[in-house]
Amino acid sequence: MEFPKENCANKAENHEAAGTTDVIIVGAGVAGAALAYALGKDGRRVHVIERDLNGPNRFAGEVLLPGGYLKLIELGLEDCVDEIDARRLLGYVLYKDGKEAPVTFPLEKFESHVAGRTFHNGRFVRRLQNKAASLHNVSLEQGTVTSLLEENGTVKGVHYKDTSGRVLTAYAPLTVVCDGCFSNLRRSLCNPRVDVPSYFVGFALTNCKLPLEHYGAVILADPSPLVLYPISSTEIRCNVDIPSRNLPSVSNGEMAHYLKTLVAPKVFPELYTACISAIEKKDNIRVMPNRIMAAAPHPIPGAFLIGDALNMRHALTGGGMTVALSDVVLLRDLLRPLQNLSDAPAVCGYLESFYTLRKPMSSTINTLANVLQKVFRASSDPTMEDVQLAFFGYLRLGGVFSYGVSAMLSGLCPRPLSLAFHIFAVALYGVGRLLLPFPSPKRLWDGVKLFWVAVGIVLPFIWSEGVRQMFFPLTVPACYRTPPGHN
Ligand SMILES: Cc1cc2nc3c(=O)[nH]c(=O)nc-3n(C[C@H](O)[C@H](O)[C@H](O)COP(=O)(O)OP(=O)(O)OC[C@H]3O[C@@H](n4cnc5c(N)ncnc54)[C@H](O)[C@@H]3O)c2cc1C
Repeated sequence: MEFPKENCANKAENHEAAGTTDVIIVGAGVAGAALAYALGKDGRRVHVIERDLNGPNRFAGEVLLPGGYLKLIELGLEDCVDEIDARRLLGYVLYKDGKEAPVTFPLEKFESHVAGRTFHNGRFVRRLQNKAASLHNVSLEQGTVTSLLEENGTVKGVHYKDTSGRVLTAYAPLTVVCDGCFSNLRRSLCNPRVDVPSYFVGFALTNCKLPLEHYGAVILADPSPLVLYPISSTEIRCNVDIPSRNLPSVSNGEMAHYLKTLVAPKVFPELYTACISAIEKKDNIRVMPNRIMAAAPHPIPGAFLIGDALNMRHALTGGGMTVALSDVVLLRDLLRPLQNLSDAPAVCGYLESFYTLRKPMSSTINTLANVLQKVFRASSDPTMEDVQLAFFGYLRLGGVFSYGVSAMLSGLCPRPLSLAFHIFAVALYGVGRLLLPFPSPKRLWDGVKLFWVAVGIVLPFIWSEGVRQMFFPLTVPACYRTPPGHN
């Protein structure tokens, strides 16, 4: 895929002078490329600086939830999932000890093309970048941003190195940093408290099929839960979630041994051979940390942070791109009434509402992902096993129970109150399950322990999201800020 030439590096020279760019975007991944297109469409002059325009070759960001697809539609980017051999995703089936719990995305109310999508991340990102670069007022340049240019407490632009190693400076009244999970620039714009509870170990299986077409599979296996989904018409991704402290080494072969002996036997029997071949294939095993970082911004006039640079959640539920695209829609909408971005302190104050307005989507997806990674992890603690069984049994009840969970999981119901309700209901269901058919003092005690453990899992994540912003956003004064110049 080629970018239109006039929109690439050769246009960069023009942007080195102040006053020719409205917005600099650092990073053209999912958030950066989508934002460039959205702002370009609104008539802004956008300069995107991306470290590597060859397209990412990684296994992160292969599942786009239906809620994320709806955001693509809002941005006019839905065709970016076309022509990349993407697969439709209608839900997941959870498997545990030979039993199944289907989780179907609630898509009845939508047109037939609305569904989740699975694909190669690199192909999707290239499509997004291509769309952005097709706009005459968006220039996409390959370069590495080394620092923000700050003068008197206001960010005026960035310093970056182009492909020939020249150090350049670009100026704009607003710089949006979207440099992803390994962000170097976030330090001055937020309080990055990163936790790495586990790693995803991924490999691609070929020439095989999952039991149910259009459904991913989550196998609650011991020692590691597995997530499988198609990434093209011929490949299935298998991701294994391994706690950080137990991560075997890839280089000395320990990982391949771990996968062959402990993981492959837990995959469906019909996929076993494909799984072993995939593990043995050279360079097919990839490892990435699952990072959790709550959004804790400290805004500086002239700069803004979105995407993984601002906020990360466990990858188990595949919600990162949905949150990023939702943030892009929100930021575009907030910026729309502003003709001029030059009053950086006023714009910065106004944009503070972003951090609360994003909470319905971000906190629902984040909390669910972070809680589920704990619940799905195999444990020798019987209470944790009871929590897992409670969640699995709750989904198997079907009806409003699994519907509610899948609505949140899919990004179609961004409601923290609904999340709190279902978490509470799972805990009650779990206690009820333990007490039946006849409560005994031991069963009662087990029920209390289950409730206590469930609360202990959930509360820290809700706390880190911010109780007030999550459940009482209307009490946050920043939500009522009007755009500068509008009374
Ligand atoms: C193992 C794993 C699996 C995941 N699976 C899923 C999934 O299935 N579904 C899902 O929705 N989410 C998933 N995620 C999360 C998802 O990948 C991210 O939420 C999403 O990519 C965030 O988009 P972003 O634009 O913020 O970052 P990225 O897409 O990572 O983009 C950042 C961009 O910035 C560029 N960049 C970095 N530094 C600089 C610099 N100094 N100068 C210029 N450019 C720079 C990079 O080259 C990159 O192109 C997963 C994450 C992990 C770790």
